[in-house]
Amino acid sequence: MSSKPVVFVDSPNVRYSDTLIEADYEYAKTTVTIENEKYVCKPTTSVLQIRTERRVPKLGVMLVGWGGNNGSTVTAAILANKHKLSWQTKDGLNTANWFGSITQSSTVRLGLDSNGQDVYAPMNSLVPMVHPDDVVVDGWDISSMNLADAMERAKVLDWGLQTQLRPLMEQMKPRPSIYFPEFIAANQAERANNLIPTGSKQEAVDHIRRDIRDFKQAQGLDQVIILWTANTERFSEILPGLNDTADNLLASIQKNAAEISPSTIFAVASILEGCTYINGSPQNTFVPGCIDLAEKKRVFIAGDDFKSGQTKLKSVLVDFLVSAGIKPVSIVSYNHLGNNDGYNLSAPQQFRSKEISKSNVVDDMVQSNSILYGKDEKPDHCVVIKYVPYVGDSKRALDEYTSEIMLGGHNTISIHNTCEDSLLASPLILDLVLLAELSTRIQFSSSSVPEFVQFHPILTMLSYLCKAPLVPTGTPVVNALARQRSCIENILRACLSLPPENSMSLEHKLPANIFQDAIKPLVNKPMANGKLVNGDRIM
Ligand SMILES: NC(=O)c1ccc[n+]([C@@H]2O[C@H](COP(=O)([O-])OP(=O)(O)OC[C@H]3O[C@@H](n4cnc5c(N)ncnc54)[C@H](O)[C@@H]3O)[C@@H](O)[C@H]2O)c1
Ligand SMILES: O=P([O-])([O-])O[C@@H]1[C@@H](O)[C@H](O)[C@@H](O)[C@H](O)[C@@H]1O
Repeated sequence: MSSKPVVFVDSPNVRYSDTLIEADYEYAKTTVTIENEKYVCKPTTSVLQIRTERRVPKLGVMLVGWGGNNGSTVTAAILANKHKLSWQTKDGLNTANWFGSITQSSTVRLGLDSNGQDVYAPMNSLVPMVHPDDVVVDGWDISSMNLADAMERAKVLDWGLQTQLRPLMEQMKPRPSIYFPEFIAANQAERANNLIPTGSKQEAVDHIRRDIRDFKQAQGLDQVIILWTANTERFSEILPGLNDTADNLLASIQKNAAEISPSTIFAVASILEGCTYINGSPQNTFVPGCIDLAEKKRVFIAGDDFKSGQTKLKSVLVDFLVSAGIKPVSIVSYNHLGNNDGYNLSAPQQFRSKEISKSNVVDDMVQSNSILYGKDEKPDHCVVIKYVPYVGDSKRALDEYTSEIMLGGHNTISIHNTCEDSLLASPLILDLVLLAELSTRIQFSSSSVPEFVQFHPILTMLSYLCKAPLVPTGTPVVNALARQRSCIENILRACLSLPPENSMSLEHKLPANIFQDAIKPLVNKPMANGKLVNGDRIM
């Protein structure tokens, strides 16, 4: 366990015990109705009790596609950081780090110091989180290659690092997996030499469930999270009676229905084992029956498709342009890459899955501004991905954003973006796992719901890490990156009864004595079980 400083909140609204952090929290929202050309706003405040378990579990993660570029790279990253490895390169000495991980390498503004200056703390210092060094990794792959050889095959990491990691990784061997050729590109057949014994889809579910139990028992784990970082599958058809409900999906698996994909098999097995399942690829693993099963079993699911590079930037740029009153009218996103992901995506059906997830990311931002866009009006949006073997994992992305500006003007932004795709995705895998685990330790109650409840099984807090966020039916999809990050940050703050970040900084805009009555904690408004208790402090 590291000895880094942690955040402590000195307030009657936060209570620390050996096992819990208990926070009394005022959640403010505004309900809006549009009446006769008026936006009628009704602000309300709900008093919630939020409790966070302080003890972090011994956590295991099982990666589907463990032997891939992302799987081998995130495993290497965990080991390189755990062993504090350094290696020489032509540019000097490199030391392991978690750059690109918001939990490990980003900070949260807490407030002001006595000089009125902003104070920031590491995101992972607000509430207890599992330390990356302590995460135990296992997984499956249709390729039998051990993790050291897989790391070498991936050609992502410097050789000086790989040589140090090889002894730590060569004994790691992916468990045999499920392979239904019709769901991924035919060109993947050449690496499919590590398959569970052919049998029914029900036997596949049972086999995966045994693997999960075996890993958990063998490693003495408290919790296991399963994450798909295997190849992109084609979309599954959604058919009434096949996969539209949990019962129909389970029955279809028992009938060995052809349209049930490997990824949905893994998701069903995970849910039946009570394990959080995260989808890092764009296919529709979470068919309605799978979502229904997760909701009925109260098991967390999240996805889809890591938001790592070109799309992550898009969810910032379009947000900036639209919120600045500038109208993007044409967005063209081209990229080429030469890794196995790109090889798989060179097949039309697999590319189509990715094209969908990369294209829908602007919808919420466009729909937020009816001044710029008429009903159903959208910018032209084109996504191109090409496979060029020589460049390997070093994805080259070229984007062009053309926008209308005032009085018939135009603004065109062109961007060239090169990166090792797996070095962008691997920190996201860590964050998805750590934030999903944290979500299992947070509960909420109120005067109207006195028994504590967890988040909805669909973990929309993880949207920041996904290109196509999975959300509960009827709830809005948020893609704007700033809003997504603010969601994570403010939920962490709420666990400590800290108000949401509002960026108003009125302290720097108004005379200091105007805040005089707020210098003391709100002792006259402590809350317990959703009730305001006048006068007495809550101990
Ligand atoms: N920046 C990124 O790398 C990024 C961003 C977003 C999404 N993704 C998605 O993440 C996934 C992995 O990316 P990658 O670069 O590691 O790809 P990769 O091809 O290197 O790794 C995928 C691995 O999955 C294995 N596999 C395929 N089908 C399997 C199955 N049924 N069971 C178990 N293993 C199986 C393959 O053998 C391979 O080792 C892809 O779907 C990709 O689209 C990657
Ligand atoms: O995250 P992002 O950079 O927008 O999207 C990426 C694509 O550009 C890339 O072609 C694909 O191979 C990766 O899986 C990833 O999806």
